[in-house]
Amino acid sequence: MSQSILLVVACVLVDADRRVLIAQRPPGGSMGGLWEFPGGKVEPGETPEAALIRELEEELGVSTKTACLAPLSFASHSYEKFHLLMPVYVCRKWQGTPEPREHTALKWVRPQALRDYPMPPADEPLIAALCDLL
Ligand SMILES: Nc1nc2c([nH]c(=O)n2[C@H]2C[C@H](O)[C@@H](COP(=O)(O)OP(=O)(O)OP(=O)(O)O)O2)c(=O)[nH]1
Repeated sequence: MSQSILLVVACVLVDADRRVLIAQRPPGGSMGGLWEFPGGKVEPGETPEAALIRELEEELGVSTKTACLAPLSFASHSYEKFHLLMPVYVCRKWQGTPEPREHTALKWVRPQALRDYPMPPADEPLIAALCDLL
């Protein structure tokens, strides 16, 4: 069966203590309650970087720029309704303090502690890459 590819971009914000920011999806919706990296769908005509900068502003109220986004890895995972292709960036420099504008909660965690938080299945292979990097 053919599946359409959904392009979603995500960001790992890393603080001075090498902790990473995760955000809890609201209950009830798809993957409700799971912890994810901030980000969202790339809109038609948008670059991944522009989409990420927009999403970080909308979701967290922080601003950053393309030069502060470093490619880390990507996720490629078949869900029932679509195939997710998700470039993942690392960002260490931004302005503002993240606040949960669209999520239930935010949490700064050490990469090794990510395994204690239920994440979407697409994200699981990313944890090892983060533990290696940080
Ligand atoms: N932002 C983000 N999305 C992720 C991650 N892992 C993962 O599987 N996803 C999936 C969840 C969603 O299906 C999709 C992101 O779409 P979205 O957040 O813009 O949209 P949504 O499903 O919450 O809501 P909707 O606008 O489709 O109603 O990517 C992740 O780490 N971060």
